[in-house]
Formats: sequence, C-alpha cells, structure tokens
Amino acid sequence: MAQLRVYVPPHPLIRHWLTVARDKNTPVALFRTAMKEIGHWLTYEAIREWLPVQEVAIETPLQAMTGQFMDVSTPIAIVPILRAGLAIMDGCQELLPTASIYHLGWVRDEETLEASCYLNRLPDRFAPQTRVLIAEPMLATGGTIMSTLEMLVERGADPAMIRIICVVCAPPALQKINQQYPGINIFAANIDEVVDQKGWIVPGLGDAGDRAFGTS
Ligand SMILES: O=P(O)(O)OC[C@H]1O[C@H](OP(=O)(O)OP(=O)(O)O)[C@H](O)[C@@H]1O
Ligand SMILES: O=c1cc[nH]c(=O)[nH]1
Repeated sequence: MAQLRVYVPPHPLIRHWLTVARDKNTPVALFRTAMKEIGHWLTYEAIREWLPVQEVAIETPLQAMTGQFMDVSTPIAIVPILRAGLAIMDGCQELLPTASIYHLGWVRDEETLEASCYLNRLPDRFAPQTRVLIAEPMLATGGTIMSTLEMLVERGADPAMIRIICVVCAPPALQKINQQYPGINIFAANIDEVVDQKGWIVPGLGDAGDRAFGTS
C-alpha cells in the first residue's frame, strides 16, 4: 500500500536558508530570498523520478549517441498557496519555466483556524498525467492543504502525480494527509514537532505570509 513519504533533504544550503528564514531578525527582503532559495532546492529534489524524460538521438562532435530531454508534452502545474506560497514559487519557476501556474488563495481564520478560499485560478479539469507541484510553505493544522488537495482531486489531478514542497511541516497536517492521500510525496526543509493552541508551528518561522510581504 502507498505510504506518505516526507523527504527532508540533508543539504547544507537548505539548512542555511531555513535558519535565515527562522531568525526573527531577518529583514523582509532577505526572508523572501530565503524562501525562494528553499523553493528552488526543494523543487530540485521533488522533480527527481517525477518529471518524465524522452530518449533522443543526438550527435556529439565525436559520435552519435542517445540522450534524454525533458518530455515537454507532459503538462506541469505549479499551485502556489497564497500568500506565502508566492515566495517559494519564484524558486520553483526557475527550474520549471514551462509550468502553468494556478494560483490558489487561502486564509486561516485566526480564531477557528479554518481556511477559506478567496482566489481560485485552477483549471476546470487537469489533463491526464499532469504533474502538480503544490508550493505551500507551512503545513500546520493541515486545514489549508487538505482543502487544496480536495479541490485538485475534484478537478482530475491524480494524487500519485502530486508533490508538495513546504518549508516547515508539522505532525497534525502530515497525519491528515497520510489518512486521505497516503501516496503523496512531500519535500520539506524540516519537520517541526509542535503546533501550538493558536495554530503556530513551533519553533517554526512565524507568519510566513506576513514575513514575506512585510505586513505584520
Ligand atoms: O495548515 P494550516 O493550519 O491550514 O496553516 C497553513 C497555512 O497558514 C498560512 O497561511 P495564512 O492563513 O497565514 O495566510 P497568508 O499566507 O496569506 O499569511 C500558511 O501560509 C499556510 O497556507
Ligand atoms: O506557524 C505557522 C502556521 C501557519 N501559518 C504560518 O504562516 N505559520
């Protein structure tokens, strides 16, 4: 049976930029750089064994050989979860310049922690085989990601083709995803153990959206 796989790449650049993002003294512009870098390196990891390639015959200056190009006929979708997902999306786009970007805006109610959708630019239907990369920096209570996954699957996205990149994830969200979508792969800079009563990941990095856009 498929099982949720959370991969935390043991990479010094990811550790470095995560620490920059966590530090409360990091200014807004540098925080955004850290998010973009984390998005870039996690995307690099996430597309391994996910993006199809095709064999092509080429000739080097010395001889004919078979190489591999990315199969550009396979649709790729990036779904950034606003607002904070925009900051990591910049890093995803550098590696997947031909991907379609489908923005999805969610905001959590500060009291109930329930997420509500205020922007939905998803297609009515995803083409078969579409690779969907969700850019969602924080998986805390899991409300936002579960609603997102429901909307994607309703529109024909195959959970086996969905990958999530996030900066920090926490057990409540991981448990919910595992229960309903056990085959999904998550690529995270870290798993933090605690979500407090107010829905904050601890130690976390605070409010990712506010810190990315200077709105605290
Ligand atoms: O797992 P959950 O408990 O649902 O929390 C995760 C969500 O919370 C944050 O968004 P927020 O509502 O703060 O919006 P913002 O990105 O616009 O600041 C974060 O960027 C996630 O989208
Ligand atoms: O710690 C958290 C939890 C949810 N959303 C954030 O931005 N930070």
